Amino acid sequence: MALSLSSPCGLPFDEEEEIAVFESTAVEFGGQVRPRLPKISVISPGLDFRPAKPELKVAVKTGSSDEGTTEKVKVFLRIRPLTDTERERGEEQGCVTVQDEETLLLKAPRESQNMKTAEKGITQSIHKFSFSKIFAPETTQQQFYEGTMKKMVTDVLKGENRLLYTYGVTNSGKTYTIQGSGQETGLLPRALASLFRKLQGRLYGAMDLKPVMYQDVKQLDSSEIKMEEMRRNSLLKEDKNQTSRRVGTTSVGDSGIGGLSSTTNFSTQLEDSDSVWFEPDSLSHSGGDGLEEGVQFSIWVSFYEIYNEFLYDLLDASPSSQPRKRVTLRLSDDKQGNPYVKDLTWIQVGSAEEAWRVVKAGRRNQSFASTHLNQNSSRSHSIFSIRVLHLHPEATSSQAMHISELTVCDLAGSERCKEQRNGERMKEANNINTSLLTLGRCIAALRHNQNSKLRPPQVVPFRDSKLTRVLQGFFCGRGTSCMVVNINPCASIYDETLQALKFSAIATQLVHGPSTKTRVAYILSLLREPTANNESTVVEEEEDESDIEDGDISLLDTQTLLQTVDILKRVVRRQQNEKEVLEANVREEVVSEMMEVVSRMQEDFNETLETQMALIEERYETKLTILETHLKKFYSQELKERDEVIEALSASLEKKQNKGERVPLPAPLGDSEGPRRSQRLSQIGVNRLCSELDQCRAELLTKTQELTMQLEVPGSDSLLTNAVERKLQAGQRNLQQLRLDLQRLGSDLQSGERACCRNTGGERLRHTLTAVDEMLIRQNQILMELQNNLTLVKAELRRKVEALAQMQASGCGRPPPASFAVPGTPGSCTKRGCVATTPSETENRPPQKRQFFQSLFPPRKYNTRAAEGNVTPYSRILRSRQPSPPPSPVLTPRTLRGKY
Ligand SMILES: Nc1ncnc2c1ncn2[C@@H]1O[C@H](COP(=O)(O)OP(=O)(O)OP(=O)(O)O)[C@@H](O)[C@H]1O
Repeated sequence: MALSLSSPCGLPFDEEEEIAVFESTAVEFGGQVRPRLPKISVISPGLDFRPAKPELKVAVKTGSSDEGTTEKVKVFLRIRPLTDTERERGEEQGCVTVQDEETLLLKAPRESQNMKTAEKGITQSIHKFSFSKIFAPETTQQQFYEGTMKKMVTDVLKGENRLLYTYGVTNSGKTYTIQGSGQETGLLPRALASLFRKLQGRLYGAMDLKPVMYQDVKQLDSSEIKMEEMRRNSLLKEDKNQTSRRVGTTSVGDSGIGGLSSTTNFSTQLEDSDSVWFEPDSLSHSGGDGLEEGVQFSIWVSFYEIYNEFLYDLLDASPSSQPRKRVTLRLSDDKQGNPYVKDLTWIQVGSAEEAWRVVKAGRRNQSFASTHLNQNSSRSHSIFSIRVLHLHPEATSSQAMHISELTVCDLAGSERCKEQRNGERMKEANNINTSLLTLGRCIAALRHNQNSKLRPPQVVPFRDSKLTRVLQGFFCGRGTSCMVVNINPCASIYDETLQALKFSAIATQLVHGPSTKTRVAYILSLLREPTANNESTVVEEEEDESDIEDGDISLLDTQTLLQTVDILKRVVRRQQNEKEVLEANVREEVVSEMMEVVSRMQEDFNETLETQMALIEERYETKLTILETHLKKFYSQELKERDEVIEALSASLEKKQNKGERVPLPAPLGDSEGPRRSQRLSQIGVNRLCSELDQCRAELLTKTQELTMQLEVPGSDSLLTNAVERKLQAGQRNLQQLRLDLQRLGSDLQSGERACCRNTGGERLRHTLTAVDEMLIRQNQILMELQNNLTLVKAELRRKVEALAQMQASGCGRPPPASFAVPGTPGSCTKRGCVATTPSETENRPPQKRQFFQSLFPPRKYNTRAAEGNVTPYSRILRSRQPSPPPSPVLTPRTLRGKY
């Protein structure tokens, strides 16, 4: 995985919040730049700095010179000179320019990524950075020491805690700056020399007081003292042996993790510095300056590294020469929550030389490797600490001591992971970059909290990496820190250098964190609160408030501290209660709002449902209306057709009555493509009905003729009557059959209609079919009427027979009246020798006789009173369509009966 140098804010540098103030443009390296983007970005410690509230910006008192001032974190820049090889390679492209002591100008070389993005108008190609002080390539080690660390040593001897750490791209000169090379001794040996020079004659010789944990002191017994002496001697002896065996040899030791090789090359260089670090010019300060009278000092040193997020003790001297797996150290917190490295080796040193030998012994255990940029690259963060025990002459116990600390941290160089060919180097680079990223995030969060008190403070992620955890105290008021940024002016690593400078730009805007003294002020403010009990005035009574506020927390007595603890507990409880109430209120509000939303949703849903239902109802109403209209149309058409059929039937019947011929029924009406099934069925039924009617009528006519003939033959009355009776019975049976057929026809029609309307119809269709069935039933009734008429005919015939019998009995031998001949069948009488009747004769006959036969098949039977009594839709339609009845009185069976 390729990791670029990380932004301290956790964002790519180009995307993070710009803290720079943009100035005028420069042309020569610009390329295509967006007009709204200036080409120079200026990053300065003071330009965008908004001071925090005065009461929170606690002055860090670092001796008399710092008293009462707010001190910014010092960030120094050191530019290393280019080597001859680098010059030959063309690395010198003038991309790093020192404008003045505090201002640096970076110009992107043509091949750099920055120039490419600048050409696209995304970033600037020229960047300006400001630092506390810039040290040019020609700066000597002595000048650099005096400009940076010299004062720190003095501060530490006065009881302050100080941290100096170097940051930069690999091969930028960090280790060179701290430890030096050859004759050029670095900051650390110079600081050690200076320290011991100052403490000449003030050193505490015994080894019975040892620093432990965060900043505690342990009183050692004699056995422990012996152990400590043995450990120190073995370490120094080992260093001596190594020194005698050295000169160019390379020893390989197991790092305990990846079999990382440790070289002694650098130690070899350090050996060379033994003779020079006591040079008179490097010891410009005489001992004893500003030190408290009578105080003795005990100096202890520790050396450990953070490699791949594991802590290793570099002073854990192995008794055997065999490579062995290194033991990792654990980080712990003391009772106050201050982090410290558990079981770390602390060695008491009595001189600068001893201390230096300890450094060299530790260096032999450190993780180095050859990378493509640096043949002897530090692959870990190394932390060298000097603890100074200030022993007051009157002190009888360790409680009365004071401890100060000087820590020098040589951070591993940041670099692009993708450059690493080796998997182990890649892993190292990842871890290095991750811890540096965390350091950057911590610095950014500290800056945020210092600069913007109105915004909610951010949590400083000290616990996210081992490096930030061990350095946490220096950022939180237990001391002050100082950053040295090393850069390499080579054009090929311009992009990495730019990122490192942006990283440091954040640090330049930091002020030192509030010291522990503000805690005292806070505690006193708590005790002054009205909620505190009456004992809160104790502190004010006992001591002057301002004196205590400026003092250390240890100045407060146990009673006061316990009281403070009680107050703080109450505060915590109160805040918890407030939070719970707040949470309950929030929950209630959320629930009520949710309920409102739910009820509103329900209402909306109901409304939508009703609208939908109304719409659906309306749609179906419309459909039903359309269907009804269609059905009405359809059935009115159907009725019309039937009416026409019935009319045709009636006409044919009338014709038949008039002529005695069978007239073919009119063709069924329908569309050209053929009638529907229901139409066909009804048509067939009607045809059958008509044919049966015709048949019936024909039979009636035949029987009438026979009857007439029999009437003409005397003595055949009973025979005639019987024959008529039989024929009438046969006609009755036929009618019965006809009725059954009609019923069958009705059921056929019903089933046919159902089949037709299953998919299209509804209840209305069925109703309509029922209506049609009713109509058929009515037709059936009409047929029943016909049957009744036949019954009447039978009765009339009986009477007629009786009348004939009476006539015969009375001796009247007249031929039977012509009115007995069926109209339209003249041939029948001729055949039997009857006198042929002519139309004129027929007309001359009494109208009564002629009307009797007409009453059998009345051409306008619906005009009869009987028909009026049983009014059907058909009869009404027929009546309305037929011409007005003649004015002559309508004959009914009753009238007939009356007549005859
Ligand atoms: N100011 C300087 N003057 C002369 N030479 C220097 C200077 N700074 C660095 N060098 C040389 O540059 C090389 C790399 O330096 P150094 O090993 O200190 O880099 P580094 O930043 O510690 O690298 P890494 O992070 O990989 O450990 C060394 O050979 C060193 O001697």
